Amino acid sequence: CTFSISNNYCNPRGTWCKPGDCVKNALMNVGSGPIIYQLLGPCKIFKEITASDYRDWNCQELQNWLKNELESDSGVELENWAEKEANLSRIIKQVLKCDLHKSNSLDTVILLPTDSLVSSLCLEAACKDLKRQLVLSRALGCSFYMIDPKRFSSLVLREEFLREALSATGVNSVIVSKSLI
Ligand SMILES: C[S@@+](CC[C@H](N)C(=O)[O-])C[C@H]1O[C@@H](n2cnc3c(N)ncnc32)[C@H](O)[C@@H]1O
Repeated sequence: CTFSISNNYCNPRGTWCKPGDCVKNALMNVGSGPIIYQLLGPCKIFKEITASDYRDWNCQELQNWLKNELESDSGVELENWAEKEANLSRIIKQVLKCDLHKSNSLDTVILLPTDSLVSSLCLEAACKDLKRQLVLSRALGCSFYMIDPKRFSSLVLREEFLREALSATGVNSVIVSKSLI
């Protein structure tokens, strides 16, 4: 998710940027789905998060959640979980349509490069083969996942492949947990 910047341009927040600029303390989440659990941890660290997904419905669900969350943030004392949600909703700056199969995944939207990218169960859902991938995954060995009652395919990934692919691209750390399936 890096975007080449050849000219000065105005980013979605309306500020002018130039080649080489980078958003500090920012995180891009690809394939967010209609859910937020994968962002509850990062929101303690990052100042802004961009969520994105291929499906319009998922983007809309996140937009709806953001809207409700912001409206309900009225200063009333919140339970711990609700506080986390409210905090996250302030840090998610935008929800964008994203198709990782496209060379410019965000279509006409141009984003500055961010510090971090999170793919939680997304790349293996989007890809049908191992060509041209940088994979960050926690679904080792999974060939499918279930959203009751429907079954979706998942590309089978092995730890050795992941380590080689990441080291070849210069990534020096990765957290891998074994699949429970
Ligand atoms: C298994 S869900 C993971 C959702 C969430 N990130 C999580 O950790 O539970 C896979 C997500 O990837 C998205 N996705 C599939 N193909 C995609 C593509 N080509 N570009 C972007 N997102 C895609 C799906 O719409 C779905 O929301």
